Order: sequence, then C-alpha cells, then structure tokens
Amino acid sequence: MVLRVLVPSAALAHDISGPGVQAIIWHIDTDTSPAPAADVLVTERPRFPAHRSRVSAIPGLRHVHLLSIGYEWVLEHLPAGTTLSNSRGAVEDATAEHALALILASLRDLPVAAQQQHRHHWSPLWTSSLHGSVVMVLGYGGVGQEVAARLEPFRPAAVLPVASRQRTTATGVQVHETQELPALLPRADVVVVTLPHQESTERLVDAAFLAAMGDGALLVNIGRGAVVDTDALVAELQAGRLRAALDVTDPEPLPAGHPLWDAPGCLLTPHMAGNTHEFLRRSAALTVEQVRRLASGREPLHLVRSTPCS
Ligand SMILES: NC(=O)C1=CN([C@@H]2O[C@H](COP(=O)(O)OP(=O)(O)OC[C@H]3O[C@@H](n4cnc5c(N)ncnc54)[C@H](O)[C@@H]3O)[C@@H](O)[C@H]2O)C=CC1
Ligand SMILES: O=C(O)C(=O)COP(=O)(O)O
Repeated sequence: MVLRVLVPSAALAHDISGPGVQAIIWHIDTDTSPAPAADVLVTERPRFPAHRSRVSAIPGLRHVHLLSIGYEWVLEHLPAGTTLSNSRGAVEDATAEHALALILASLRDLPVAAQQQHRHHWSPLWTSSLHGSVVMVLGYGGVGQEVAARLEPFRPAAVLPVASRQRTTATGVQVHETQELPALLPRADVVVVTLPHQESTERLVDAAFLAAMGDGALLVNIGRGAVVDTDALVAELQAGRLRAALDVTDPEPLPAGHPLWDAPGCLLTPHMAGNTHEFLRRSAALTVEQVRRLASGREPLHLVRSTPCS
C-alpha cells in the first residue's frame, strides 16, 4: 500500500519521497482548492485562523504531523479517527533564544536606539540590566526550561519557574504553581510567558495578574497570544506602568490600527521565535523519520493524540 502524504513544499516532497510513499504538495495557506485525498497531512500552523478548517476537508486523512509544536489550533478540526503528532525537540532552542533576544533588547532599550539611528540622532541611553534581576518563567515545559537555562549565564538574582503543579525537578529546581502567582508576581522584574493556549491558560495573564506586576516590569510572551488579556495589557502600557515584548498576540496577525502597534514600551515581533534555518532542517529530518515510520506501520514519534478521536 502506498502512503499518500500532503506536504507544504517541494523540498519536503523531495525529502520524504521513496518506496511506499507518494508525496503531494499542498499548502494550507496558499492552496485554496480543496486538498486531494491523503493518508497523512504534514503542515505548518496556518497563518490565518480562517484556513484552519481546511484540515477537516481532507478525504481519507488518518494522521496529521505538525512542523511546529503548538497544536491547539488543529484539535477542533481533526477528522474522527485521526491521530496527531508534533515536532517536539526541533524548535525549543530557537524559541528560547528569541525570548532572550526580546528580554535583552527591551531591557537595554534597543528599539529606542534603533529609532535614534533612523533619525541620525546620537543620545546615549540609561537602561536596565538582566544581571541581578528576578525573572519569572511562566510555563516550564520544553520551551520554558530552555529559557531558564539560557538565563543563568546572565546571573539573575533569581529565576522563578511557574507551571501547573508544584514540584522539585530531578536537578533540584523548585517549580511553583499558579496559585502562588499573587505572592510571586510583585518580585518579578521580567515575566516570560511560555504557556500553550488551552482552556486553563486562556487570559491567565488578566488585569489582576498585570496589576500584581511591579512598576516598570517587563512582560514577554513567546507562548500564545490568547494567554494574555490584550485590552488589559494595552491599558497598562498606555499608562506607562509596564513594558512588553510580544512575539505572539491576540488577535494574530495584528490588524492595521490595533493599539498594540503603537503602545509605548512595547516591542513586537511577528510570531517568528521558532523561525530559524536550523529549525527547518531539524523539523525536515523529523518529518522524514515520521513518514518512514508511518509507511512501515510503526508507532509515530511525538504523538500528541494517540487514540483516534471519535
Ligand atoms: N512563538 C513561537 O514561535 C513558538 C511558540 N510556541 C508555544 O509555546 C508553547 C509551549 O511549548 P512547550 O514548552 O513545548 O510546551 P510543553 O507542553 O512542553 O510545556 C507547557 C508548560 O505549561 C505548563 N502549563 C500548562 N497549563 C498550565 C496552566 N494552566 N497553568 C500553569 N502552567 C501550565 C505545563 O505545566 C508545562 O510546564 C507551545 O504550545 C506553543 O504554543 C512554541 C514554539 C515556538
Ligand atoms: O511551534 C509553535 O507552536 C510555533 O508557534 C512556531 O511555529 P509556527 O509559527 O506555529 O509554525
């Protein structure tokens, strides 16, 4: 039996082609015609929410493999009986690196310096240091742990990991739980959100959360936009009380005229934390391995949903 696999690019089609595999190029954002029948869909996260439902119209679909990690967008569109896997391990490094870039750029006011450069204006700035600061890492999974590891060489006063449950890791790290947030938030100079979007995390960073952060503290979001109450954040930024560096926003893409574009003290990047050439190579290699496994009837790697949904 030949495994029919939809892939978003000619390069991936080339990589996965082989005995027992038929690669078909179909991109969820750009191919507006209905997808051809296929056993497997390999896909990126659609850039536009309206394109998500295209997954549910693929005849014969049995497995979806995501080229990234976040899978919340696909769950409600998975046809019954379909299993799901993601690219765990391929993108955490790049994402954590971007978090550090956002923290350092914000603390050292690089966007202000860049604006000065565009105006050919030379005026030294006084900024804040990561050394000696307290950094909360909210969400302590694959991405959160990589962020925490990258913070250590900067010698912060403390790194406070927060996740769903309290525990001490095998390496002795004390992970706090969300119930402790009211006590911990006033201590944090920087809060880095690495949470997935699910019912329990939606708007977890709400007006009360933001109000508990200290004056001048920095909120960084590299998880999902919907974890933050955007209106409440805009209000804090416009009041000049907090700063923010956001790779993910709600809504996304950010529409023209949205108040976040020009909010004071807000650095925005367009959901690009994971986008490195190295990530592409790693996820391509993972996809080749995944397709080989599926073609030979073996258990797929990194299953997110192992029991076919009904
Ligand atoms: N900006 C970007 O380009 C990228 C964003 N991401 C996002 O980062 C997210 C996290 O990825 P991973 O670290 O691999 O996920 P993971 O599943 O390994 O870790 C999630 C963490 O969140 C915690 N958590 C879950 N629900 C919680 C709750 N209600 N309260 C407190 N903590 C809670 C878990 O305990 C765990 O520590 C992805 O789901 C994706 O949305 C991932 C890659 C790139
Ligand atoms: O892995 C994720 O969840 C990410 O957000 C990054 O990749 P994406 O932009 O979703 O293709």
